[in-house]
Amino acid sequence: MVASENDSKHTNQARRMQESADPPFETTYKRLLEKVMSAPEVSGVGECELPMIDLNELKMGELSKRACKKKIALASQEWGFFQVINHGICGEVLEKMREEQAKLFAKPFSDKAAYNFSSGSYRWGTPSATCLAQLSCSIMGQYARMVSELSQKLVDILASELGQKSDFFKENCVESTCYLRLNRYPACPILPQMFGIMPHTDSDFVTVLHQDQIGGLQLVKDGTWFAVKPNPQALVINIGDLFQAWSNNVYKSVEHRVVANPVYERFSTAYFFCPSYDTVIASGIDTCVYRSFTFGEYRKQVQQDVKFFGHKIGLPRFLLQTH
Ligand SMILES: O=C(O)CCC(=O)C(=O)O
Ligand SMILES: [Fe+2]
Repeated sequence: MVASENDSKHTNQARRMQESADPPFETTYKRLLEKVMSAPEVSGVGECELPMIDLNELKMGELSKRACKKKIALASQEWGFFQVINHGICGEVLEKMREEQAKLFAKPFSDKAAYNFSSGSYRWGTPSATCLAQLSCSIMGQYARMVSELSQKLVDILASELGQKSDFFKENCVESTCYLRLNRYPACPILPQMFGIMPHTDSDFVTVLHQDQIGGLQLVKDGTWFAVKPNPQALVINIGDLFQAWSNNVYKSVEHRVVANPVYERFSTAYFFCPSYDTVIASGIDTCVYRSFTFGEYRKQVQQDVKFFGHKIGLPRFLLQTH
């Protein structure tokens, strides 16, 4: 009796160990994938290197400091994206975080699915990537605090380059609206060049992304898609919709997407720096492009549009009508 109980315990354990960590992508999406998820243009895109900003320059003399701030502002206008090195988050923290992330995602699918679905702490599939967030994991918390500070610093710089005050963000940015998303893009051998994340813009102020060496992030520059050359030592910063509206279109919230690798899985973490929901997004500039709105209103509109149209409409919804 005892032996057979033990046997079945071991069989169950063995079964669970064999169980895939992957959600049932292939069975759920196969037909859909063949139809819509692979765009012919994605395979032929050229590679680009994002503007590189060395944040050590901010600690140097006045001239270097000013030049560095200008570079940040220019990249935000021309690319909507840049990468930073000497960002103050040491390689060890980044490595440890990635290890934890890999461990979390390596758990069997049924374990991950048992995380509370309704709170959105684990999701898989498209258009949003596989994601685990709000996990009380100390290294993740440590990383989130550091990138939050970094985001604040960059927002301050970008606001002051516009001649605007950024105290606004300090008062309004609350931890609960900012979030860290952990992404895993499984290798996708069924279809080459399949989207891991569909083209989108981020609905926040700024996003701080850390990616591994696999690559797959692509962005639009001057109307053309480019693949971003990965640099695991750097953090990728991109301007979100709220900052574009607040800056009256000076800083660009640029469309980007992720293409899955046919052979290797890829990991990234995205930190979304957001103000509180009641923060009014209004540019201080005279001829405003957008009507003012709260972050809460924006979020609700995005959710509604996704529900009704299947995709986000975003900032165009808030354009002031011109005749
Ligand atoms: O994984 C990436 O490189 C990008 C992720 C992203 O765009 C997002 O999570 O919004
Ligand atoms: Fe994004």
